Amino acid sequence: MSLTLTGVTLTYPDGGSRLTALDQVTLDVPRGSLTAVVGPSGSGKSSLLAVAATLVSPDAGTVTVDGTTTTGMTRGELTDLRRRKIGIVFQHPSLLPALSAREQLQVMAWIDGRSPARARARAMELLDAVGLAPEAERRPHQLSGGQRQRVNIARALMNDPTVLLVDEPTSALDHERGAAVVGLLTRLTRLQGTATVLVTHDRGHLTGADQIAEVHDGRLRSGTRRELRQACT
Ligand SMILES: Nc1ncnc2c1ncn2[C@@H]1O[C@H](COP(=O)(O)OP(=O)(O)OP(=O)(O)O)[C@@H](O)[C@H]1O
Repeated sequence: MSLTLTGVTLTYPDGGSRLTALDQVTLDVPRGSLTAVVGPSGSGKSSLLAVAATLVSPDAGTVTVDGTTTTGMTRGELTDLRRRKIGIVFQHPSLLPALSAREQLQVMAWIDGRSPARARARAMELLDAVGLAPEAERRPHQLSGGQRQRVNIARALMNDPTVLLVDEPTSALDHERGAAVVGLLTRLTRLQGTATVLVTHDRGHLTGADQIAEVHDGRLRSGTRRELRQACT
């Protein structure tokens, strides 16, 4: 297993009491597989992603990333773990306007202290993997919304993460472009061997998922598509 949440409970302050956003959530995401997280607005999907990303510490339960349990780690250790092991794709691509697609990726390696030549080669390899090699020298305003999201995904893979966390990558795209981005994520998951978690509102995007996790009021029900269909009938 590459990403494991065990009995994770997360609460937020809510007036004088606490609101339970995640309630005893247990989830295993093996490498090379994609888990889609679905559920109504406010059910806890973003909270689940934030805990998996080690950006928020749970009140109870454990998060294990590539064999390392994060409980008790200092902020510095968590930052280091995130840099080495976790790729995060946010809903809206936050690309730097002045940089080309290639440079957006290389910045990640520069932060990590990698050699410029290796970083450039890896950036081109990933842009090729997301079908954007011909657009490598274009800046964000010269790319379509779907292309920008693909740069965003390629950038998250620059540090060869074992865990890839993706939050609603298709919300700004029409169904067809959204489906293309999800198809790409599925392929990259297999190719790069990442343990991928994809939060999505669009149930039409679930076809490539190995596992579907349904969140309702902070509780999780997970299974394969067939298991969930049977449980719902
Ligand atoms: N920082 C916070 N402080 C207090 N309550 C919060 C905070 N973040 C989220 N919540 C609450 O926790 C619950 C789960 O929120 P979360 O954002 O995880 O849901 P979601 O499924 O991602 O929703 P959406 O699909 O609308 O993005 C909601 O009731 C929300 O109001």
